[in-house]
Amino acid sequence: MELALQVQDLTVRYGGFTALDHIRLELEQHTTLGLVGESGSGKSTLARVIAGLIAPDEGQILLGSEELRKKRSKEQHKQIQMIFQNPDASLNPRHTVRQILAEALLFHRIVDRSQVGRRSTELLDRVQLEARSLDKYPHEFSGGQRQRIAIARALSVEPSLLIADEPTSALDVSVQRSVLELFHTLRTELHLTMLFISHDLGVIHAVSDTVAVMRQGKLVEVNTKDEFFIRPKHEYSRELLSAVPKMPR
Ligand SMILES: Nc1ncnc2c1ncn2[C@@H]1O[C@H](COP(=O)(O)OP(=O)(O)OP(=O)(O)O)[C@@H](O)[C@H]1O
Repeated sequence: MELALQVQDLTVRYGGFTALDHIRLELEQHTTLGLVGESGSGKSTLARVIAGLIAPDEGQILLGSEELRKKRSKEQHKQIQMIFQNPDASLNPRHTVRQILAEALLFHRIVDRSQVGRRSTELLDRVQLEARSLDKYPHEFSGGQRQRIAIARALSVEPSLLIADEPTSALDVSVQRSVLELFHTLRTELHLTMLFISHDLGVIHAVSDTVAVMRQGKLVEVNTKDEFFIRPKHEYSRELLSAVPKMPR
């Protein structure tokens, strides 16, 4: 199995506070790593450093065999796409869905201008939205639909790594499941490589191949999903699991 991502001794400090403490992590191609941990453990910070939104104080990030430095190329930015808890973070409210997708497709030269319409329709189909959504603005959609548009936008540039940071946490419970099911479908159909962050172990169970547990800026366990849920290695993982009344199957 080839490695899509390697994180080596990654450290981030906010002033005197160490938010990430020498994190080492590997992610195999075409697999999903579920990153779990209590609020404030450093999950979002790790996502942001990998995505290049903040620079690490120490350590290295390798995408495939390429080292990602502080200043990234346009191509490197394209390779790692992020989906946030709030889809509005990546959707320009003054642009229609057509414009949002076209901008990403053309900026990164994914297709010729003549192919933008066709590709945009395909992308909407991938996230189970109708083609007529193309001429609407983000505010005309529900939260779950807006998250689907954000997913379509992230997928449009064909990234080698997708980072989803609590992508269902801000959605109504009834909508969460359908967006999770979409992630599940996309994983299997597109063989995505994903870093999927959630504090919800049920969500992690639904989407992950491997599970990594963070606590106070440190990675305390990395395990296969099955092992993690049956025989967690770390005491803190056992505590997390015992706090969940009943695991969904
Ligand atoms: N810009 C910042 N300046 C100072 N401290 C920060 C900053 N961003 C995050 N922190 C602190 O770093 C720690 C890790 O935050 P982070 O958001 O990465 O955790 P998290 O595990 O994603 O939490 P949550 O699940 O609540 O989003 C927290 O203690 C947080 O208060």
